[in-house]
Amino acid sequence: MPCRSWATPSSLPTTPRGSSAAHCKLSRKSNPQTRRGIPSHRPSHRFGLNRRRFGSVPFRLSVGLDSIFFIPYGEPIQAMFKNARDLSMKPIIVVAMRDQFGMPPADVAIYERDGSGGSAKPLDGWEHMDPAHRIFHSQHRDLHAMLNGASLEGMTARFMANYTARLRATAAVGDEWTELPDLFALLRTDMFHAACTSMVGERFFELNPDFCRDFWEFDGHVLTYLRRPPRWMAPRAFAVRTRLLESIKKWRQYAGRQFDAADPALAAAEYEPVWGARLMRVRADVFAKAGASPDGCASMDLGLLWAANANVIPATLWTLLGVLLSPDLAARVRAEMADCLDTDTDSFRVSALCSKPLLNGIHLESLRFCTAATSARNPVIDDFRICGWRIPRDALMLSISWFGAHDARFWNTGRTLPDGTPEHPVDAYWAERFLEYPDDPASGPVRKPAAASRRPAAKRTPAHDKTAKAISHTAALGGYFYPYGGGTRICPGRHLAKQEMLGAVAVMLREFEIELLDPAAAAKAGPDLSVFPTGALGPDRKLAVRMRRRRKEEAR
Ligand code: HEM
Repeated sequence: MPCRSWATPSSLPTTPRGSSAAHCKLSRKSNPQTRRGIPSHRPSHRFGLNRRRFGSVPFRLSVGLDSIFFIPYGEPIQAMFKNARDLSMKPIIVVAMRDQFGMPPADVAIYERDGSGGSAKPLDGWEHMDPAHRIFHSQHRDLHAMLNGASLEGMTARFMANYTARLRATAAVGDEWTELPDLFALLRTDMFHAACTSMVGERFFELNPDFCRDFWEFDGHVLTYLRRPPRWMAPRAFAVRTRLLESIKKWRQYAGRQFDAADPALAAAEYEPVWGARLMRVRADVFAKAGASPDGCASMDLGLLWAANANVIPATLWTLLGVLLSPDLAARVRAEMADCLDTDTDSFRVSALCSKPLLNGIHLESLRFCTAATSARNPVIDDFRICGWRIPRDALMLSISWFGAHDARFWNTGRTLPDGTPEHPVDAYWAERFLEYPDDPASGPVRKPAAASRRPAAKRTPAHDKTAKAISHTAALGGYFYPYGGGTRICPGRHLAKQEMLGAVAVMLREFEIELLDPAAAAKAGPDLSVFPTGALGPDRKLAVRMRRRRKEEAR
């Protein structure tokens, strides 16, 4: 893929497709009260993004009357993630709930009144808060518990079964080649239905058949909501959000009527078709005890459905595209997939897929390549310091994962070509970037000495891939790679995300033959920077394909 240069997003920051958000209108005004030794960069009306600006030193951005402290990658972001107890995500969650997910003021107040922190032990001075009102802690506890272990296994198994069933039933692709204008649209429909059904149950789409279409229209308006225009200036954006919230309310009312909470078998079930995953029932109970209204509960559920789908589906697109662009990679990926197929059940063992070196590597490279997620925190102590820099209490600290993930000084960029350019620049997708091969000292994600990059590239085979190791641990990449954020507030859905990404790619490649109609144009596709930095970014163009079903014997 060719080298891509920076676009210029019109404002910063926005929200990660997790929970955090910030409504910021960049302005030339600065607030002298917040000048405490942090260098200040005044943004111009459009925010020119380049690495020099996002160097290794924290700096302050003036945003209206407030300031944002930009925390760069490397040591500073690691320090931010380590100091969880002195930092809060409350202000940013309040903004996300209010501005993006349309939560009514009375429900936003439930978040605002909780200063007890996310940990089991309340922060000093908050020991006597009613546990039912500790909304941050309850959510954190339930998400981490129920997106792990047996609950996670169940969620992934349902996703795989739903996704496979949808692809097998789709009328869009038959036995003969069919041209489809947009591969991403296909993933956005089928993955979304499969993942949501596994989370909110089979009845959800029966009640709300247009939810998927509305969801992606809503996703396209995220930056609009965060700019907080009056409703009359963005009628379509607000109308679609209202439709989504009404759909969720309809489902919640239905589930409340249909579900027999007194039935012990149902209460213990990890999944049933009305509420879906137990996580949704547990959350409903927590919200009710905290005093949330039906409208407030709908906003919280919209937040979760958005976090659970808006990143993982674009990230999957890049994994699949990487495979489709390279016949050699496709053959090696299929070799790994073949090892993970359980012939008795005719389904993939997702845990096996997730432990294969090459599959692991392409999942990591997809996240590196496309993710511009923000991690935001506010100090809850007076004298918070990061690498010697002092950040005032309650000030917004913000970091964007893209910059470290695209620092050419850090990442391995492969061989140096005769014209002096790197073979695999950081703004191109390189399936092997994260892989360390024991017989190749030039391999591995981190930049190698110049001599190593002059060695000829080795031709990889499935046998080589078996010996490789995908490197993503903090000791190697710490501070340069944090698509899921970090510390105790790291994305609770990261395991599910990886399983869905690799599971979806495996099922797609098994069920269908897929060919890009214009591989040269597809190779030029890059992340859509017009929505920077809202998380994992989808492609900046449509990717037309032709597809047909694999014959049974080929699928194996
Ligand atoms: C490629 C996929 C994904 C990416 C890149 C991603 C990224 C993130 C990031 C950066 C954060 C903020 C972490 C921080 O501030 O340090 C976050 C939070 C969150 N993510 Fe994900 N995420 C992904 C998939 C998922 C999935 C599948 C779920 C499923 C439920 C999920 C649920 C959440 C939730 C609920 C939060 C908020 C947690 C809190 O408030 O503490 N995410 N995610």
